Amino acid sequence: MHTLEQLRRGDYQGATHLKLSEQLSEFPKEIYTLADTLEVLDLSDNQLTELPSDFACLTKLRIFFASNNPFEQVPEVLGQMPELEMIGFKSCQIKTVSEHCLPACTRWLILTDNQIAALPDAIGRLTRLEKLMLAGNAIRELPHTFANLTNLRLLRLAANQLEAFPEILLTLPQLAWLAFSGNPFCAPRDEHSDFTQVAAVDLALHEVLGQGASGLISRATWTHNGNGLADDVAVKVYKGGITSDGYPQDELDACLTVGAHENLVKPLAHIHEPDCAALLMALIPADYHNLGQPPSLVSCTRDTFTQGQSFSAEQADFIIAQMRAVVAHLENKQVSHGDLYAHNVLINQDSHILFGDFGAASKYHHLTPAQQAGIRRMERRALAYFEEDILGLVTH
Ligand SMILES: Nc1ncnc2c1ncn2[C@@H]1O[C@H](COP(=O)(O)OP(=O)(O)OP(=O)(O)O)[C@@H](O)[C@H]1O
Repeated sequence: MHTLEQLRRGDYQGATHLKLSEQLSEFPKEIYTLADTLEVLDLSDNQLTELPSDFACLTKLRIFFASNNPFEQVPEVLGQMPELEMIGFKSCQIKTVSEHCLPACTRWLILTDNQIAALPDAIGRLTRLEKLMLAGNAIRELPHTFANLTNLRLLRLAANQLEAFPEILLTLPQLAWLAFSGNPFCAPRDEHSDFTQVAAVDLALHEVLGQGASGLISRATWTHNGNGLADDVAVKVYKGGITSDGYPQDELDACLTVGAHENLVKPLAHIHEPDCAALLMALIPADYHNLGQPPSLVSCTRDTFTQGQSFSAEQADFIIAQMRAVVAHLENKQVSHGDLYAHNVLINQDSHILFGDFGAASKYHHLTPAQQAGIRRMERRALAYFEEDILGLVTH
């Protein structure tokens, strides 16, 4: 983290990255002293509502983050930025995205958790757009120009106000990761009353095992084990609110709809109480580790892998066969995962995999056969990317 005081003193001359968070309510023009070099500017967690009209003098800027600021519109001046390809306005108060505020080279756009009801037709000009994060808005329909987004690969539309499944998405040739739960056109959440339910008071929570965007996972034992479940279990207690993939309750619904499979963490029971929604799972043994790493700012929608990571051809085939089996299981349950990536896969010494993170999952049993087929095609594209990644790690 940098400070405005040091910026004023000239300490950052020649810097390519700058991150300031000091409750700023006005854009500090001292940033322009870095105009010759600045490529990444992070002004998240301030009190900004606008950018100055000469902001475009930051001609080298590639990445701009402004999350958690009370902006009510995406600043118009961004549309004039020649190099800007990644823009983030998560959890602001944006209502308006104007026709001219998005620069032509935008590749990655984050507008999660705002109040946007409509997107501009001009979004269709963004032919480089690859990743579009729109969960947690009030979007009622997509503009017809979406058909021009031929590079779009990852789209988050969960927790919006869409009245119908946007058929236009079925025409996008690259779209592989889609989340759309939590919209008016979606089927109501299932209560899963036939799946084992337990009471929160019957469990004692112990150490935290991990934290996902949607909830906290702890080890738990029983004060009263009425169902004869394992002594030690993992419990994911879901948060309220919204994640960049959608509502945590939709994740729980999807997990229980999908049920058990040998390449998924085994769901054991759920807690369904007014002030507690939680999933009880089998504990993941300690010898499992992540198969992939999330995309980088450069790779955008493709996973990254640790240096030196490799597999034999047999191991790769086994990994791929397991993932194909899980995808078939998901298709059978009419749930799309929406985030089929190696970074959501755990693997052990025997190359056994566990596929996780249902945050972007969407149920589609209520959609038309053509829509269902289109959604399956998308997930199969993600599977093809996954296979390409794994085969790329094979050493001969
Ligand atoms: N059943 C389990 N047994 C042991 N540890 C677990 C279990 N489930 C989750 N964890 C731990 O909690 C972490 C977070 O899990 P979770 O599935 O919520 O997050 P994620 O889906 O990986 O993250 P995000 O939703 O932010 O992408 C995991 O990386 C793992 O370390």
